[in-house]
Amino acid sequence: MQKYILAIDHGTTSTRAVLFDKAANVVEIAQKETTISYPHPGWVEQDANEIWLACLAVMSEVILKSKISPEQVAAIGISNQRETSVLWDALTGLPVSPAIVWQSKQTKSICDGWKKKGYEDIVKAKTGLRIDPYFSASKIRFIFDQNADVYEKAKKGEVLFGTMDSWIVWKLSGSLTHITDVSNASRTLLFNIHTLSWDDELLEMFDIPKCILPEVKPTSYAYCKTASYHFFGQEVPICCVVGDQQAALFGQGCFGAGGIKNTYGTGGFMLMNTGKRIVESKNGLLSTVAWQIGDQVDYALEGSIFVSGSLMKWLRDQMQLFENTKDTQAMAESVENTNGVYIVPAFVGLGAPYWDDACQASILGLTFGANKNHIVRAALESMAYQSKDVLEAMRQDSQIEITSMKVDGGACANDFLLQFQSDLLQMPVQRFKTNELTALGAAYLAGLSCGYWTKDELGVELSKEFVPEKSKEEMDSLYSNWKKAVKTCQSYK
Ligand SMILES: Nc1ncnc2c1ncn2[C@@H]1O[C@H](COP(=O)(O)OP(=O)(O)O)[C@@H](O)[C@H]1O
Ligand SMILES: O=P(O)(O)OC[C@H](O)CO
Repeated sequence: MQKYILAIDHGTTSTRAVLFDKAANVVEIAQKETTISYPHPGWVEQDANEIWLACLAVMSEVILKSKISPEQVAAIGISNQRETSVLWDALTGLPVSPAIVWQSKQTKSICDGWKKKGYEDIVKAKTGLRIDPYFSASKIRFIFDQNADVYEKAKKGEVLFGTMDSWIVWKLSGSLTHITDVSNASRTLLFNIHTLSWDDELLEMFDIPKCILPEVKPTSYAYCKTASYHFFGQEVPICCVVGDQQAALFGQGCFGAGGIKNTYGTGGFMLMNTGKRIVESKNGLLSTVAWQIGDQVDYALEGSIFVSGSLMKWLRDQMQLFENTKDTQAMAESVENTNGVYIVPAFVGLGAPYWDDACQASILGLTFGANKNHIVRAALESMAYQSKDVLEAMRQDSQIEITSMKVDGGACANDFLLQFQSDLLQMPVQRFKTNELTALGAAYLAGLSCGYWTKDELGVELSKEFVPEKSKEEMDSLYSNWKKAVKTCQSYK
């Protein structure tokens, strides 16, 4: 009987189920967008129940469309948007509030308070992160501050916390298994990346009860089985849980120190594998856990960009500049340049390398000559400029020469973006045959755990290389205007 690995790739914008065969071909895929709410300026929320139902829906669709029998699924691997936090009632399984999304700035004042108390150095030393609303800790604190009853219940272990991986596994397992993996735990601001355990001192500082936290396991690991009623009567082993950016790093084959990838999804994320070494950034990057396989832990340096593809979603849904995001390539290519327009997409402040949570998004350089094609082009270019900002920091922190960039994520379908990125970085930008690298990473990590694949069987093929076509001088001049645009936005507060 031919066996398959099923990956659930739960991203911020959409959830996909992808069925892979032994040759790592995508046999079937199903996708569902998730609602994102913006109830107040800077707030970003989702409904954890909707996310769970989306997982069930895409899993079922893939099994039905592929016509395989459920028992042919050797294992499930789960990758997920990181940091997004939910608390739920342990008895009823109902979320106690909306899930607070990683992009949300609603916990800024809590973070400001922690900074004032002088917590920053200790947090950085233990977690590799910084005090910022991006990470889970202040989101948990926010929910407690809003609801004293939830906090009281949490202290008695009657409320559980999870990032989306924990939530999905808890639901899939029939409310039996409350776990996370090291890559997800390392994004909470509560996890010590040196000892690989929840940190009691941090928990005390943030006043978060330990009993709400999931058990932390390796990334590639036989966690539990699905409750049979969720999977066509079958108990399927869940053999990987991994943060989506770390999954993409693995899926791209960046197994050794120095391997680097760039993903353009809802946000933009450049990660470099630093092997067993935790590299401390001096240039606004994060140190994080890449994955744990058996006893071996790999770390990574990360540049997190808060808004990348979600700028295109905003232009589509709120500004209604186009109906289909696919059209943006032709729109951008229909004009020679942006006509002097720059967009700084600081909708939720700026992440790496600026970490400016008060900065607001702006469109600069408008004249009557500017039309919607210029705006769309400026939006795509902003995704590339932000990646260059991060790459420069990565170069300095890693002291590694970076000569090409492998890319993935939803916006990678856009040839204009990748050509512009190659021109800007003055290096080849390489796209893969499949764009499902995040799902593939989760599948590979699950397949390793259940013996479906061995490490030397893992690989992925490139399909297209974009090489620089514009001169360094021309691109440097555009980039220096971008830097001016960022400075202008940062000074407007
Ligand atoms: N052709 C395209 N050009 C530019 N952006 C795109 C294109 N297709 C999708 N996107 C953007 O990519 C994002 C989706 O990428 P994806 O990797 O699926 O995100 P996530 O994992 O966060 O759900 C959306 O924000 C969307 O606007
Ligand atoms: O939804 P994505 O793919 O942009 O990923 C979100 C990140 O995991 C947030 O840290």
